[in-house]
Amino acid sequence: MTGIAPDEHRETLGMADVLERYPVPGPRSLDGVLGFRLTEIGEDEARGEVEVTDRVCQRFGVVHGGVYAALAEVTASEATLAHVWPRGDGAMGQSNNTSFLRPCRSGTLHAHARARHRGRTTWVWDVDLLDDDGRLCASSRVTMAVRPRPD
Ligand SMILES: CC(C)(COP(=O)(O)OP(=O)(O)OC[C@H]1O[C@@H](n2cnc3c(N)ncnc32)[C@H](O)[C@@H]1OP(=O)(O)O)[C@@H](O)C(=O)NCCC(=O)NCCSC(=O)c1ccc(O)cc1
Repeated sequence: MTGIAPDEHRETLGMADVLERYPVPGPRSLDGVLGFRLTEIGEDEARGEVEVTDRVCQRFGVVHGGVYAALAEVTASEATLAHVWPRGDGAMGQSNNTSFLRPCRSGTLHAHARARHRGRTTWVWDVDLLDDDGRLCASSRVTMAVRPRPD
């Protein structure tokens, strides 16, 4: 790829840094374009956030439904990866069921992911999407497939 600074390939938006070089540099990925940041990856909890700007809203000025799903997806995915990668596994989202409960129009949208099941081949996360007042705007159930990484 041309015209990309080398360190751009390693900008990980707060995700665990596992590769020397990424096919899609963080800032150019969907997560980077939308402005997602991961702020905490713990044992069985993780947090992410995004500032609510026009970029993440639909035309009526509320956060687009796809943004809730995408923020939940990256938070659960990266939290799983951070734990399974060192043992030789990879993780891919298998399902993402997101309910939109209350519109969010401004401030920061916060994702709080809690692991409900950490199995050998599947991990299941519940992700709360909260506004700055702690109100639940959306709720996601994300299932991750955990498999050995191909060589
Ligand atoms: C669907 C709902 C109206 C159902 O509400 P209910 O489950 O019956 O709960 P309530 O009646 O207690 O309302 C909860 C809150 O919803 C909001 N609400 C409820 N009714 C309304 C109405 N009629 N208008 C506006 N906002 C409402 C409001 O913020 C309520 O909170 P309070 O004011 O504190 O009462 C509500 O859950 C909701 O507004 N959810 C969020 C919907 C949302 O943000 N969807 C994602 C964006 S839409 C989208 O992605 C898109 C649209 C168009 C495009 O071109 C592209 C993308």
